[in-house]
Amino acid sequence: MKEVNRPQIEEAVRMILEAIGEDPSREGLLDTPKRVAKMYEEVFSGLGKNPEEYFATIFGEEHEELVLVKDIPFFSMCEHHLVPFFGKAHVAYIPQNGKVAGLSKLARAVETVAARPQLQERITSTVANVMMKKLEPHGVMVILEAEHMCMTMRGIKKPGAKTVTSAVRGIFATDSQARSEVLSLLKE
Ligand SMILES: Nc1nc2c(ncn2[C@@H]2O[C@H](COP(=O)(O)OP(=O)(O)OP(=O)(O)O)[C@@H](O)[C@H]2O)c(=O)[nH]1
Ligand SMILES: [Zn+2]
Repeated sequence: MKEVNRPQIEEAVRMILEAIGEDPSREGLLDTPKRVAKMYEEVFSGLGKNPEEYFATIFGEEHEELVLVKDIPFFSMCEHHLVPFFGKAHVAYIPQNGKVAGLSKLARAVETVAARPQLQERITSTVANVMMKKLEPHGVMVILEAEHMCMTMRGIKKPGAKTVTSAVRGIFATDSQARSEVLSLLKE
């Protein structure tokens, strides 16, 4: 894992506080730079981590039918404004040649890829690509639905607007019935 330079973040936060006209030495703000540095370390902890590593352990299970882990909560930071976007991820795949991953690894991949300055589209396609590469399945389908704070608390100010992104690979790209199976399970 990449080390975060906490003192540098602390200094930057002090500068931002000053720049907005605050007094970084007032009691309520004294520990704020430290807290923010610690928080950034946590929310950006996916930087330098390779999500491919979650698919190193593979169960030799001959299941060539759908596997879907749905409603995986995720949190990320939009790379344009460094404010959160968050929602749910749904990850589906159809294994091939006994390459079945631990279910938690699908959620871990989402979590790790989300834990860096991101775009929703990039999280979606990265998770799909990593699974295609490591599991060589019949196909992968990843769907993310999220609310972006940069569209909610500032700018266009549209709370409740949801962004849905999908990445469709392999059989899901060519077989509309395979896609429909996932979509109907997501409605339940
Ligand atoms: N495609 C994509 N855009 C995003 C994501 N997160 C935030 N954005 C958008 O990034 C864009 C940045 O636009 P800019 O015009 O450079 O910045 P801005 O002036 O702050 O834009 P406004 O948000 O429209 O006020 C905005 O339209 C955001 O809604 C994301 O995950 N994917
Ligand atoms: Zn943004």
